[in-house]
Amino acid sequence: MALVAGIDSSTQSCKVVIRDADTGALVRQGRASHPDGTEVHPDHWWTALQEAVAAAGGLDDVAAVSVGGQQHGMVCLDSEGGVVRPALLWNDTRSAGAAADLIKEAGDGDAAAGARYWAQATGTVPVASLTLTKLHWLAANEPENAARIAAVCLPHDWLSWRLLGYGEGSGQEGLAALRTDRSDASGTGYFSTATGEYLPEVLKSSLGHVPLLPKVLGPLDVAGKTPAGALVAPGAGDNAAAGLGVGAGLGDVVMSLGTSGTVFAVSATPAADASGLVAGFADAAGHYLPLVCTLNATRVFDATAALLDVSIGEFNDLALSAESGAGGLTLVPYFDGERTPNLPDATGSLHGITRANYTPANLARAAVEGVVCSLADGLAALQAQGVEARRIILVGGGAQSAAVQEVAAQLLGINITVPRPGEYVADGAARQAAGVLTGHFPQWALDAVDLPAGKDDAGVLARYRRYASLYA
Ligand SMILES: Nc1ncnc2c1ncn2[C@@H]1O[C@H](COP(=O)(O)OP(=O)(O)O)[C@@H](O)[C@H]1O
Ligand SMILES: O=C(CO)[C@@H](O)[C@H](O)COP(=O)(O)O
Repeated sequence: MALVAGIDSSTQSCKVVIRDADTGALVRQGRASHPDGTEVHPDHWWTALQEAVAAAGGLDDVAAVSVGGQQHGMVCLDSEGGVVRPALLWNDTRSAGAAADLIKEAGDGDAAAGARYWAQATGTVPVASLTLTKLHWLAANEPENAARIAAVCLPHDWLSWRLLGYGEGSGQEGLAALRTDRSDASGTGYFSTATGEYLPEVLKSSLGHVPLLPKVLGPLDVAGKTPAGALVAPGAGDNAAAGLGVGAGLGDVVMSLGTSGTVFAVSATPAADASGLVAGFADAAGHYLPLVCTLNATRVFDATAALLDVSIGEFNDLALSAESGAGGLTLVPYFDGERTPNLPDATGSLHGITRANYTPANLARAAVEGVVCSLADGLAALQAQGVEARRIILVGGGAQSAAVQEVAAQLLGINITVPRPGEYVADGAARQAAGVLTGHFPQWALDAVDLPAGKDDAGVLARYRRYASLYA
């Protein structure tokens, strides 16, 4: 029995699953937390990865390993392979101005023309989340750090590189061994999803020079071997890895509720949405992954549970105890600013308060409804790009909430599949590792519950859209 390991280095934590390469049976698992904040030194991810691996019983008996990671994080390396400065994460909004500047510059002052340029050139209109805008911000605000950058990579690229045995002091030879995959490269802002090529001229004009970039591997290429001899797979961005983990095929839409809320579909054609709502990413199996991402999902639940002084389980019970529509309360969940729609400086808001409806149960329900409504808007944006949603596969930490499941079934109007609670990003990485070992993606069974589509009798989505439109 060959074993493979899948790793999910996500915003809040690192999770490791070790599975049987043939059957997919879960053999061992472990996890460790990441520090909070939108700027994190990559060493913390490496420490957490080692802790999670140790909790999962180590990698000594593992034949192949793959890393899925939070997308877009800016990892800058100097000529010796040392980290230039802590990574700015996907949810750090300080580069919102840089994103707006890049759009205007590309359109010679005309933002709509600039948005069309970026959508065509890369598949995605720049927002603060993209690596490119972070580099542009760095060039303007920390020119000494920008000048020291010899290579730029993403969180999953850097962790794979550490697993290959490289790190600070590896020098040029080490930097040349950096590897990535299409799914994560397509979220940088300096890669064309449609052609599969980097766009060095874009980097040159944003950063001032063109650093070394990781070589982009195909879905089942080998990045190298760990010092202990395990194959290292290309890895993937966490959303693409989740797609692999649930076995999403053409026509499936995945909705993930973690720190970010995402809605994405496996598609045969690349997206190029000049409205900026849909990001035109690639998937990890050779297709495309049009995706909508919000900054506010489960942390809205965490913050509301903290306010109500209840556990997350009690929060869910409260939300389930309230009527659909939360007695008229509507929560627009832009607590951390928002990415989709692009409102980096927005704050959340609560509408429709009366003395009668202002109860903990209604507040919990409004938090769940607000987050699900924001993702329903994401689904509508995908559909506007021609995505046909036959069913929604619900994943991420928040998918374990019965309240989220109930509200999603009511508001989305599409049948929902909820896979058994699990770590689907890490599972997707494990499936890729098994694929690298055997030469093809294995078919692993997925245990799931199907929820029939319900009806939004209380008009929750229409009311949400009225209040959310006040931000326009
Ligand atoms: N039963 C639940 N109900 C609501 N939220 C939950 C539940 N279980 C976990 N979460 C939330 O899910 C988040 C972690 O999910 P995860 O997908 O691992 O996030 P990330 O990938 O962003 O690190 C936390 O914010 C946690 O509070
Ligand atoms: O920025 C995106 C997608 O474009 C996020 O989805 C990140 O990839 C972080 O994911 P989580 O840690 O929330 O799973």
